[in-house]
Amino acid sequence: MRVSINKSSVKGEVFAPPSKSYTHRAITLAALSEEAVIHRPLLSADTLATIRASEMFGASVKQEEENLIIRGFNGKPTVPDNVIDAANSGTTLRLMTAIAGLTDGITVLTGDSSLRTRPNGPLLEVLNRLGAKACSTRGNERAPIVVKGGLEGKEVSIDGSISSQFISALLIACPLAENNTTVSIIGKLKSRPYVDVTIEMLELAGVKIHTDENKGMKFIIPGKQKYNLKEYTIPGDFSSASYLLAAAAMTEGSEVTVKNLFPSKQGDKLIIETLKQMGADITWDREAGIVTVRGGRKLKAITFDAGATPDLVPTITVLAAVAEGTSRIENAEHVRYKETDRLRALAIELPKMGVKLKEEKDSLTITGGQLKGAAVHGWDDHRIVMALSLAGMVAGNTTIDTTESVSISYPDFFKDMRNLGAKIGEISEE
Ligand SMILES: O=C(O)C1=C[C@@H](OP(=O)(O)O)[C@@H](O)[C@H](O)C1
Ligand SMILES: C=C(OP(=O)(O)O)C(=O)O
Repeated sequence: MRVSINKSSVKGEVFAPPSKSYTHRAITLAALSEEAVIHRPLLSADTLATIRASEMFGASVKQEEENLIIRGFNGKPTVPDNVIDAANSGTTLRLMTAIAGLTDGITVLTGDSSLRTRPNGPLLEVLNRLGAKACSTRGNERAPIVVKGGLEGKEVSIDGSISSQFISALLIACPLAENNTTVSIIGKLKSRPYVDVTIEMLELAGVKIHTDENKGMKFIIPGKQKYNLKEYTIPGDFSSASYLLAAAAMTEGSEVTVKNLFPSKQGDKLIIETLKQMGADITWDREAGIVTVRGGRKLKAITFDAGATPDLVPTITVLAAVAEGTSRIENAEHVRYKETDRLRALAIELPKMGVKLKEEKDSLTITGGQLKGAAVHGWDDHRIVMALSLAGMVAGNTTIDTTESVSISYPDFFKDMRNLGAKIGEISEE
């Protein structure tokens, strides 16, 4: 689907959609438990992939109004009777690959053409060292992946620089192994807040993980544990909210109030501090969970370390494109391992709108200026599409293709933006 976007301002109130990361974990942990109710889950293409995978391991998932009722397989996944298709979702693929290590048989996992380009080497290697057998059918660390169960606990180390999802996956599967497991992180751990979200959810499910005092780079996971998640309400998603907040900050005459944004372990709450740092008029009432942004202020350039918050990079890059001065987004190599190589996608699309941008291995340098309308490509990547939409609202006269990809994390993105007054039309394709 292609959309046309004209110069817009945005005004009004909107609820932040439920968190994708918390929804994936709540479904997975409920599936590993006996029975749990999840209130207000995100139902998007990615979380539906996690529901389908959980069902294939033996869970039953029922939707009742705004809730999911999940009858789990109580720590013992059955051997799936078909290939697990994680579709476009890295989180689903990585979490389910580790859970496949707990079955008595063989599981095959795959995904769409984007997911089949994403690396899984460190996770496969560690699963093998832990007693399971895990390999890529093409021998290139990419899906399709085949896993033979047999996960036992042991001391292992893993590279943390590619994806935190490998560590989250081990933290979720290893408590069900026979023996204790120790996972030490080698090098830097990127996207650390997502591991903290995993540990928070594990605690709620009654599962114990000990983190060493020294920089939290070693996790001790007692074996033979039991999952006991009962009930959980999904909080609002700061990554999805970043587009709403940035849209208001970038456009004159805007005033947007985003609800359901309470303090959270989500690293992407950093969008609020970053907008403040850039000079936006933004307030956060933490108790009420309400963030208000008024547009119209000239934004200033920043230096942004993307190590902990890769999903904010498209939003911050577009903010930098309208800010005064030259911004740098650093420590961002892992942003290349997402649905697309997002540094590359931004470096190709934004110059079409007149943005001066330099791409290096792990950084982007962006000089802010006047945006001009253009026909840009969304790369079938939800975050690229949503970020380019904001640029379109400033530039006007812009079209974006592959916009159906917003269904991955924020299915109501265009609806919410239109309700706030954004001038977004659909272009029918021949
Ligand atoms: O665990 C999670 O929920 C996620 C972890 C991050 O990935 P990496 O750890 O691969 O950076 C993030 O980019 C992704 O959108 C969601
Ligand atoms: C990278 C993302 O998700 P995943 O890794 O689950 O595909 C994302 O939502 O931007």
